[in-house]
Amino acid sequence: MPKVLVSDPIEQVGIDLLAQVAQVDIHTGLSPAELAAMIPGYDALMIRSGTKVTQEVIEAAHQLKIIGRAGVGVDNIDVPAATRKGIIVVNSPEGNTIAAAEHTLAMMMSLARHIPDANESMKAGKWDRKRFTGVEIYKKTLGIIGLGKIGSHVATVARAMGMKLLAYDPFLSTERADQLGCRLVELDVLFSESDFITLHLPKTPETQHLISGDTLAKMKPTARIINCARGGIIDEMALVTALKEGQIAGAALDVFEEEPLGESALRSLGMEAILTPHLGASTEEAQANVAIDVAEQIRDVLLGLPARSAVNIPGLRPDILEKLTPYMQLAETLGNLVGQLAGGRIESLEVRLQGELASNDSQPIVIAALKGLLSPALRERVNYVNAGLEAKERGIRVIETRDASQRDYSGSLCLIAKGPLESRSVTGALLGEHELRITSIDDFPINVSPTRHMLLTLHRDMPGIIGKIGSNLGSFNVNIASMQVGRKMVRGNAVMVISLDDPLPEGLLAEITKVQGIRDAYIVNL
Ligand SMILES: NC(=O)c1ccc[n+]([C@@H]2O[C@H](COP(=O)([O-])OP(=O)(O)OC[C@H]3O[C@@H](n4cnc5c(N)ncnc54)[C@H](O)[C@@H]3O)[C@@H](O)[C@H]2O)c1
Ligand SMILES: O=C(O)[C@H](O)COP(=O)(O)O
Repeated sequence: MPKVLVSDPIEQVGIDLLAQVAQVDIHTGLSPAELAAMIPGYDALMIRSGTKVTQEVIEAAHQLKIIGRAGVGVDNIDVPAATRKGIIVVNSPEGNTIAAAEHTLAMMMSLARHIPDANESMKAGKWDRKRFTGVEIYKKTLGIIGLGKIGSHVATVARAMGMKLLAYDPFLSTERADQLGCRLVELDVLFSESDFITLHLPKTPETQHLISGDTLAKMKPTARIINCARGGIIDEMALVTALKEGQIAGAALDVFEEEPLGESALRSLGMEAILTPHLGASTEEAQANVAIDVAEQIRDVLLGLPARSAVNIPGLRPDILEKLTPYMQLAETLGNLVGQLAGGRIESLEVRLQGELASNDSQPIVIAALKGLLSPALRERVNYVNAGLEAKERGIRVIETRDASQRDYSGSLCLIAKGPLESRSVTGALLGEHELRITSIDDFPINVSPTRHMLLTLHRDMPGIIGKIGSNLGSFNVNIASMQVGRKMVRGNAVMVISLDDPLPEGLLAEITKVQGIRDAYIVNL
C-alpha cells in the first residue's frame, strides 16, 4: 500500500478518502530537517501553508510522487526543485475562494466600524460609544489589486454594498473588469483615489514590498489597507511607520512576512490595526472543500491517473482531460516509437495535430509526446512533470503545427523527430474512443496496433523477403502475433511491422539485417 504523510491539520474527510487507498500517517509541526528525515518512505505528502517543503526535503524524497497543497498558495513549496525531481505539485485553486473573500470583507467592515476593539472594550467592562465612531463603506472607493478569483468575489459583494470599484491587474482584460463593475487603473491612481485598498495577488519577486514607504505615501490619510493575500507584499516596518505617523488610517492583516508572527511592532499598534492569524481559508466549508479536492488528486495520482489541478504540469478541466487522455496515451506511444527509430541525438520534435485534434489544447499532448520520446533514454526518471524541462535541457526544439484539414481519422497525430543526419516520422490515430493505431511510419501507410515487442524493417518490396524474416524468427523460437507491410509502390521501398509475443533474442537483429533487400531493422519495445 502506498504511504501518505499529512504534515498540517487537514479535515478528516480528506484523510478518510486517502485511507481507502493508502496508509496515512499524520505528523504535524515538523521542521524542514525533521520532514527531510521522515520523507524518504513516503509516496505522497499533504500539507497546508504551515509545512515548508524546501529543496532539502525534496532531495531527501526518494519515492515521493506528489505534494498536495490543501489550499491555493504554493509559495511554501520549492516547486522548481519538485519539478526537476518529477514530483507533481497540486493545489485546490478554488476550494477556499469564498472563505478568503468573506474574510477580506469582514476585515474591511471591522476596520470601518472598529468591531474588534469595541468588543474588547465591552469585555473589559466598559460602555464606550464615542471612541468607536466609524465610517461607512457605502459610496466609498475600494481599490482591488489582483482581480482574480478572490478579488472578483470581493468586487461583486462590495459593488452590491454600494462601493465604487477601482482595480489594478496587469493580466486582466478591460472586458472582464467591466463585467465586475471595476475601472482598471494604474497603481498610482488606485493608491491616490481609494478609501480602502485590498490585495489579492500572489507574492512573487516583483510583488514583494509592492506596498512600501513610497507607495503608502501616495495614499489618502483616511485610507485603510487590507492584506488577506500573502505576507511580504506589504513592507511591515513601513506600514507600522505609516500608521503611527497617520499617513494612512488603518490596516487589517491576515498574512505576515514571517509566519507564525513573532515579536513584531505590529502587535503594539492600537485600533488602527487589526490582525488575524492567517484565517482566510479557515471555514468549515473551505477546509472540507480543499481537503476533498486535494485528497482526490493524491488518490488519483497514486492510482496512476492524472491530477486535475497540478501547478507544474498542464492542469485540465476533468471533462477536457477525459477527452484528451486517449490522445495523450497515443502521443506517448508515438513519441516512444519515433524516439527509438531516431536513435540517440534528436534536435527537434515536430508535433503535428491533425483533424479534430487541431482544435484542442496542445500542451498536454506535447508533454506526453516528449515523455514518450525521452523514455527510452531516461526510463522512469521522466514523467509528465519534468518531460518539458528534460527536453529543453537536452536542446530538443519543440515545434507545434496544426492541420485541421486532415480527415483520414477524426483526429490524428504526427510526430517528426529530426537528428543531425536524418528525420523519422510516425503518425497515429484512435480507432473508436480508445484504441491506438499506428497509421504511418516514415510516410509509409500501415494500420497497426502498438504492442510491447515489435520488429520494424525498412526494405525493398521483393518476393521472398517476408518468408526469410519469418524463418529467421522461427529458428530463434520467436512467435509472430501479427505482421503488416506498408508500401507506396510495388517493388519499391517498404516498411514491415511485426508484432512479437516475446522480446527479440540478442543476435537476431544482426541476422535479419543480413537478409538481402533489408535496408534497416529496429527492435521497438513499448
Ligand atoms: N489568507 C488566506 O488564507 C488566503 C486564502 C486563499 C488565497 N490566498 C491568497 O490570495 C491571493 C489571491 O488568490 P486567488 O485565488 O484570487 O488567485 P488568482 O490567481 O485567482 O488571482 C490572482 C490575480 O492576481 C493578478 N496578479 C498577478 N500579478 C499581479 C501584479 N503584479 N499586480 C496585480 N495583479 C497581479 C493575476 O492576474 C490574477 O488575476 C494569493 O496570493 C493566494 O495565495 C490567501
Ligand atoms: O493559500 C491559501 O490557500 C491560503 O493562504 C490558506 O492557507 P491555509 O490553508 O494554510 O490556511
